[in-house]
Amino acid sequence: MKPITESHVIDSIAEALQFIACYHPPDFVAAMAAAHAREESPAARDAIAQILVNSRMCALGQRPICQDTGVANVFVDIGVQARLDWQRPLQEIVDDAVRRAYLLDTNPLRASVVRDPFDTRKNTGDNTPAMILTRMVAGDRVDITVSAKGGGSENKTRFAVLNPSASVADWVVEQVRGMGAGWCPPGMLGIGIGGSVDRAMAMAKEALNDPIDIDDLRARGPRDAADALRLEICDRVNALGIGAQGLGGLTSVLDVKIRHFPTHAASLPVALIPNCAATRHVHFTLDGSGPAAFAPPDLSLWPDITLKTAAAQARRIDLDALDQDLLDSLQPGDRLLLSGTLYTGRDAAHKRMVEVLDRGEALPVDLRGRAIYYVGPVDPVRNEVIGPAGPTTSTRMDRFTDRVLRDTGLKVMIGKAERGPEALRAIAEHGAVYMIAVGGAAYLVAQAIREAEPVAWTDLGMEAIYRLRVEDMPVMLAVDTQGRSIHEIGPKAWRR
Ligand SMILES: O=C(O)C[C@H](O)C(=O)O
Repeated sequence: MKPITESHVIDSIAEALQFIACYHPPDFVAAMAAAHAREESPAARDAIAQILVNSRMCALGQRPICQDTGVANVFVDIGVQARLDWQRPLQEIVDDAVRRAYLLDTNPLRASVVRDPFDTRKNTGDNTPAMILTRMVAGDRVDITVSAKGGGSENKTRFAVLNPSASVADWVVEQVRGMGAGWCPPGMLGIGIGGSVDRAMAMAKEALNDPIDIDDLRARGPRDAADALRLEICDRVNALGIGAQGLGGLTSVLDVKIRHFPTHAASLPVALIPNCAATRHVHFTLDGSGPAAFAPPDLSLWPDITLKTAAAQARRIDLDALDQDLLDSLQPGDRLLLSGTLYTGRDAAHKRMVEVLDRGEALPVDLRGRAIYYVGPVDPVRNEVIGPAGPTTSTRMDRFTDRVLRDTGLKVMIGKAERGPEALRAIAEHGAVYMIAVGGAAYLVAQAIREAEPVAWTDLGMEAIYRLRVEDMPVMLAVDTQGRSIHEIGPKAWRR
């Protein structure tokens, strides 16, 4: 048998990361298409339609599905009899692959990793390091699964050591109820039960790479307790009515995957990791014959969906002529098409804005009467003005919202997912509004951006402040000037 070389590993993982950035797995497309077909909530159906249209556009254009091109998670099973021609630690080998994939000039992916998590949070610039899980297994091959995990869904991870007599299903349903929509439902739930606390988390993460097959399971019936638990959790979570993007609807999860392992008699560790609408993973095997190759999926997999009906129902808003009467007339759930000037700013820019305001200095941009978009885009290629540029989770900006609205006169915020109580209070107090774009429809949203110019704090990389000019950017009014939220109204109406 020929040796498996470092370059086999690097070439394969780099190719895999590029591949999954642009192509949803076929089982995910099929499950999303089925969710679209059965969805009865118009808002959720539109959101799923945007996700599917975006997905097809990315497969055709070979551009990232989501601006959050994720952190590389690499699962490596090494056969104990495999011939390895590796001179360096696996971390270095895999990081070479990540660097190559994320810095590829024809399709750069977004560097999202910061070096030190609690101090300067400086971006590493090449998305390294990867998160690697290694196992020695039987055989003479190396099995690798590569996934790219977005931050919004990773942030909603939950863990508990339950009382051994507690119900896992009750705990999971309660957690999902409190998770909000920042994980971009509909997606998957990965659940690890048992083992040790670290083992439970690893099982939950790995379970997300399993194929979506809950409909097959439902058709054949459960064979064991884990099968029955999957069905129970899936049905009870979908009955919560969260729906796509938290707008209220029939489908919040496409599948629930469970892995379990023996544990201490006193313990019941349970880890829950959601995966978003940008579910991305691929598996391959190295046997010494060369790097892995990946065949693009057949485009007929994607349903034939158009967004024309939703666009025809939308109201056009001129962002350069906002006034209080116009803002006051907007209602939660209104579909809008935005044109005009937008500024971008997300986590790091908000932190810096408040530091500048604390020092009594002027901000580098005048936000009075303006709109801000919470986004960290991918870099453009060819004739693009910007790469995929979908919204980030707005809840992280809640702690800055009152201060920014009060001190800058900002009137419109655009992001994704619900706002918390302090942001809702601030929005009502300042007569502002909050709009949402569809998380996971980043390439589609970017088509509405006609100009993009970095105007401040370029040292923040993708978190810099840009001035954008947009034309007919599709959004929904999520919180009106009275602080009423579609994320409260929608799920309540669809709870069963
Ligand atoms: O970082 C981003 O662009 C989005 C993030 O994954 C999020 O969902 O909040």
